[in-house]
Amino acid sequence: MSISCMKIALPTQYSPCVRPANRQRYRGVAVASLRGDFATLGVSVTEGEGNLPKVVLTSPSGSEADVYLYGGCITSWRLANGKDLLFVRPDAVFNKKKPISGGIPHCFPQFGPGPIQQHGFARNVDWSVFDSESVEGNPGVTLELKDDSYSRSMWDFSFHALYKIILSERSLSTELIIKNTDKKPFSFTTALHTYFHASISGVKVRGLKGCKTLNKDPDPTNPLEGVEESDVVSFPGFVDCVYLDAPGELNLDNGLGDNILISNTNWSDAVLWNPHLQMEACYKDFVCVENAKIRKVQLEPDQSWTATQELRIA
Ligand SMILES: O=P(O)(O)OC[C@H]1O[C@H](O)[C@H](O)[C@@H](O)[C@@H]1O
Repeated sequence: MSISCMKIALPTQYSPCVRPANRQRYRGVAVASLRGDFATLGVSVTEGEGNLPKVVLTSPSGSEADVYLYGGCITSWRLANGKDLLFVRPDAVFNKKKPISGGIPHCFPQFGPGPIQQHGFARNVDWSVFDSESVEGNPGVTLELKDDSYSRSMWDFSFHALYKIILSERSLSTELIIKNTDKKPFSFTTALHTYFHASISGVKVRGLKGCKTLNKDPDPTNPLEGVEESDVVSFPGFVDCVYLDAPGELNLDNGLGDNILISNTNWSDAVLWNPHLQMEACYKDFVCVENAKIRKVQLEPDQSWTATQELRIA
């Protein structure tokens, strides 16, 4: 994925666009104060569910994406025909009492289980709008997350995360940069825990044959090692499996007539998850195909790690 940038400033309502010289932090603030002086075409901020601030990206073709500052979570990726390729679970809440259950939550600085809370804190804190831009005519927004007393209470490091999201007619691209702003090294694991809308009996994931697997079923804390032998992974029952050194491109047939190419750089691993009868009310309607970094990323002071993901409808 190549991301080249051209900034334009056109006035639209609710713009969150912030010029570097005038950068402000929009974190846990009322939507009214998000109606800034600057604008990027196709980027707006509105009130989402539970009155939480939500960035809406609208591409010239009419595709749309919703991004909650809470958790830096993309909850919706709608094609121009209105079809939403992401899924939010019916038990999701938008009250900051727990992470948003659906869309693309972050797992950082831990893909659980592990010593801190399952999947880390990045999915249950407010990110800020750092910047907005037009990228080859398509809308983009960058969110920011830094350590604070809450994060330090469980992970005592100074870090800076930037998460750029760009929407085009047929793709949704992200770039995550984690920088060590501490004086000491740290390590982390991470994932983009993407929930795709699906019809689970028809779901097929291609591209994983030959990968080393860590099967978290039955015991997530003690996964079983194996090798994926199938060209096509399907979901006849409960699935919770890590694939190490996964290829840079996977193909998801969501069982609803869509083929989605999931390509990445630097997300070396993948995770497939469907809870089957553990979530009887909704398991048939989604599948999680997650780009992940399961083995620790080690960063020295001032070093950073960058990974990109592109979801593209074939
Ligand atoms: O319920 P959550 O904390 O969101 O986690 C949901 C799931 O995330 C990943 O896919 C893990 O591999 C699973 O073990 C976990 O159950």
